[in-house]
Amino acid sequence: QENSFKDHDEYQQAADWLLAHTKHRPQVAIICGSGLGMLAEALENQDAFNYSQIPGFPHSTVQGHAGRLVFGQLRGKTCVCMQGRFHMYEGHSLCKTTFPVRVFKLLGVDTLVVTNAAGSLDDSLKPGDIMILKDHINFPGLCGLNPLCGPNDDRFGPRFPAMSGCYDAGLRCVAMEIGKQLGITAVMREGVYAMVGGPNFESIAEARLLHKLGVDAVGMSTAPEVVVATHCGLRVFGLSLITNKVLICSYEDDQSVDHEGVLAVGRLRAQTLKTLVTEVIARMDVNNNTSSSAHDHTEAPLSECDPCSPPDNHTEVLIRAQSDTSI
Ligand SMILES: O=P(O)(O)O[C@@H]1C[C@H](O)[C@@H](CO)O1
Ligand code: HPA
Repeated sequence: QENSFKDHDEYQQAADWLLAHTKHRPQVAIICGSGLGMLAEALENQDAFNYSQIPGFPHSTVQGHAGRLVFGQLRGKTCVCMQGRFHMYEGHSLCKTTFPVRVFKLLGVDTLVVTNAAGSLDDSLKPGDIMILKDHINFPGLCGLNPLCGPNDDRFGPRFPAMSGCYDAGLRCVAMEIGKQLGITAVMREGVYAMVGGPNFESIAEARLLHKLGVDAVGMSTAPEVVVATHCGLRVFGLSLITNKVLICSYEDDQSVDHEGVLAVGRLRAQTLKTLVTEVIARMDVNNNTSSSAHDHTEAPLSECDPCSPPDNHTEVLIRAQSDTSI
């Protein structure tokens, strides 16, 4: 893995370039997982840039990751959406895979929404289900492959940041409430995501190990982005689309997973995910982005989550119209 620590100027250059090329001043950033780039379609008044245009941005090399940064409005919030993320297995250093997160911080973003495709290790999570991240296990990080390795930049955050509570409890609660209102609780629950390095899918023995460790879903991304976001004081909301079951049973089973199948489940669940993410963002309390100083993210008490306003008619129509809850 190349060793390329970034200095503050490189993040600032990218942020300055973007601020000079769009009038949008985003409060919320969204990272789209494999096959989930359609989340950007919900943005209105879009300004879009190819990653190759933006100073310092790496290139997307994975199918299902378009490589575009899209700015726009979503239900009263200004958002910036990564249609395509960077993975460690593409050969990028972890500083590069997480480069956009610090750029978002410098743009004045307050909250990061991370999404991914993941394989399930728990029988109760089926392909097509949605898992709200309540925690993660950062396997590469446990072995020292951590984007925060190297000199610490105190302007972003402390040398030893806490990761307990890195998935905001208030937003998790809001998402589950919205799930209830949308009638999708049968396909939605909270769980623990584990990041492995990839790019191969898990061997049966690895799958058994992850299962024994209590991992609910496994993927090849997200944790480094969340570590960097938490380090610099961004509030985080994360969700996994379960795209396949990870085989933990028998060596005789001849089922296997492939990336095309992962992308196909994303297409099937596109509308549900768009609606869920839109409703969560619509309900977010974000700063008004008049400065890039850190927002005080005191957790919303759970009682504040209960009186959710019902989804608007538009949402209800979308949910009734879709037939994808059967996968
Ligand atoms: O970017 P995400 O984490 O959604 O992508 C997952 C993990 C691999 O990159 C790919 C495997 O199909 O999907
Ligand atoms: N394993 C790792 N990453 C994944 C999987 C999986 O089964 N499915 C989608 N991303």
